[in-house]
Amino acid sequence: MFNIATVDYRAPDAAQQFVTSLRETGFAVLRNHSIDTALIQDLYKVWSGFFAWDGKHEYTFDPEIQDGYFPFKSENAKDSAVKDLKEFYHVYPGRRLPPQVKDATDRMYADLSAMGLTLLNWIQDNVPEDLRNSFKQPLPNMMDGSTSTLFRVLHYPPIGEGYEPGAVRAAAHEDINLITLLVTGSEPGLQAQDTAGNWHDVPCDAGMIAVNAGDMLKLASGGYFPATTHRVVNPPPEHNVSRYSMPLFLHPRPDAPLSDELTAGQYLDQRLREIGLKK
Ligand SMILES: O=C(O)CCC(=O)C(=O)O
Ligand SMILES: [Fe+2]
Repeated sequence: MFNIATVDYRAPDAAQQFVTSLRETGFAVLRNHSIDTALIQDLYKVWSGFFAWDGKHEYTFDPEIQDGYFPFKSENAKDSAVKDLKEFYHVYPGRRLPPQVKDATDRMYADLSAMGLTLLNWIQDNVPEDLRNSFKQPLPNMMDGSTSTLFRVLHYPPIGEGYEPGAVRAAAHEDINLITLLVTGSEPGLQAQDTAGNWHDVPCDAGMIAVNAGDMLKLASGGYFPATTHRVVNPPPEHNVSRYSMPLFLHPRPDAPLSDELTAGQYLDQRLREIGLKK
């Protein structure tokens, strides 16, 4: 059975429910959480303005640092030949941000990062003891002093004329990082794949936060947590509208040890090459 739990963040057993769902499906959805819903609305507003603005091209990404604006069709999933139907902006601490989005975005970065740290503590405290002892470092400590956490603001435009056959908003992929906190999309479309290959809609009521485990958590936990494959499907023709979403990818310090062989930094480099974002 593949059941992505929707967990009340303030319930007494929230941590256990969350960790069970993450273990069984790679996903869990949180409601009644600590992120201000007015701030979420504000972010959608300022960022939809950004993507509609010609000045966005002045913020085109720096290939070394990977911050800034990635125009439509920059990224493909690891094994996908066609580019995804999305444009997005990568936010890192202390790096470029357009003035009209800066205050709200900085606040969201801080609030989501703090919530992410709480969730890593939940995971750390609710796994079997032998697994906990096998972590090369406690999961929350891997984040100490990290400036690698990435906040991505995504815009999926309406599907246009003559797009490449097979192209989708986001092709099936796994996330690279420890865990992802996704402020649910402005429209449905996110789906997760079970081990039999079936796709399931991820609950996406407005204001909820979907969390999923990435490859780094899978590696650090020796496969206890799956890095579940997910995708974003195209809208039905009768509802062909823009979709926005805002994932925060929690990344450890580059020197944090994930396994005996690999640090977080080494692992990330390897993966960015595979998705065409790094040469
Ligand atoms: O837009 C979404 O709902 C998911 C985006 C996603 O999976 C990603 O950017 O890694
Ligand atoms: Fe993803």
